[in-house]
Amino acid sequence: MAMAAPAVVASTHLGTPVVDDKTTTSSTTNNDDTSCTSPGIITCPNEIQKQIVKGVVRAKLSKRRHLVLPRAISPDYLDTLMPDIVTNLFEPQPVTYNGGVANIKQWKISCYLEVMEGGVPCTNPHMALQRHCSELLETCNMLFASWYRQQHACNDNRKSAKYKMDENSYPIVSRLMTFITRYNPAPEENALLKHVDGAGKVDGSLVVALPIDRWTDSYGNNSFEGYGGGLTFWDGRMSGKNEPEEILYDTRSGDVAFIDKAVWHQANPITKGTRWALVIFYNVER
Ligand SMILES: O=C(O)CCC(=O)C(=O)O
Ligand SMILES: [Fe+2]
Repeated sequence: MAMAAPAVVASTHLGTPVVDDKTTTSSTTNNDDTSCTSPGIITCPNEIQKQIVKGVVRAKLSKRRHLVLPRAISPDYLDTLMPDIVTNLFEPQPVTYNGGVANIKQWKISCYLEVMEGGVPCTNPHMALQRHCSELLETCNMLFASWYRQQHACNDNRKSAKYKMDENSYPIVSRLMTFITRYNPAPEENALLKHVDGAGKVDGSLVVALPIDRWTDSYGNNSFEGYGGGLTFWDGRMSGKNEPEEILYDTRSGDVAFIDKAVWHQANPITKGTRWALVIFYNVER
C-alpha cells in the first residue's frame, strides 16, 4: 500500500532574503555564516542563496523556468551518505506507470523513499532509506522553497499564481514523491528520456546529482565520465524552429536542478558505469 509521507515545512531558510523582481537591491538579515568555515549539507548557505537569486534573475531574462546550481549540496556530505545507500539500503522497486514513464512501461531502477497516497506508482516506501536521507530531504525543502519563491516572485494577480506562505514568507512546500535512481547502460535503464514530471499535482521538482559509486567497485569501473549522463532541458525562449532552447548540463555530485511545473527535461543516457540521482516532486500549497 502506498503511504503518504508529507514533509515538514522548513521554517528557517537560507540566510539572505530574495531580491524582489522589481527591485535591484537586496538586504541581508543574516550575515552570520559568510565565512563558511564549517561546511554542512550546504557548504555555504549565504552564497547558495545569492546564486539562487542571480540564477533566477538570469533564467527569467531567458524565459527559463529551471535552474541548475553547481555544488549547492556539499559533495563531501553526500560522500558520507552514499556508502550505506549503495551497499545496504538501495533496493530497486519495479513499478508500472500508467502509459509508461518516458515510454518505459516497467520502471525498474528507482527506490522510493516517499510516495503519494493512491498515486502512481503504488509501492511501499523504503523507510530505512528515507530515515537515512531525512536531513538531506529537509535541506532540499529549504532550497526548493527559496528557489520557488524567487522564481515566482512577481506581480501576477491570477489566483493560480498565489501560494500560501509560512511565517517567513516562504511558500509552504511538501514532498509528494521522493526516490533515488541508479542508471546503468542496459536498455531502458540508461536514461529517462524527454518527459515532464508527475501528473498535474506536481508544482515543481528538485534533482540532486549523487556521487559516483566508489564503494561497490572502483571509481574507474563505475564512472560514466565521458560516457553520457547529465540533464537536458527544453525551456526558455523559442529558437529558430519555434521550439524552446535545448540546454545541456553535465551534472556532477552535489549539483541541484530546480524544475518548474511541466518543464520538459531528460536524464541523458549513459553507456558506461552507473549514475545516481535523488529526485523529489513537490506540491506548493495554494
Ligand atoms: O535522473 C535524473 O537526473 C533526473 C531524473 C528525472 O528527471 C526524473 O526522475 O523525473
Ligand atoms: Fe523528471
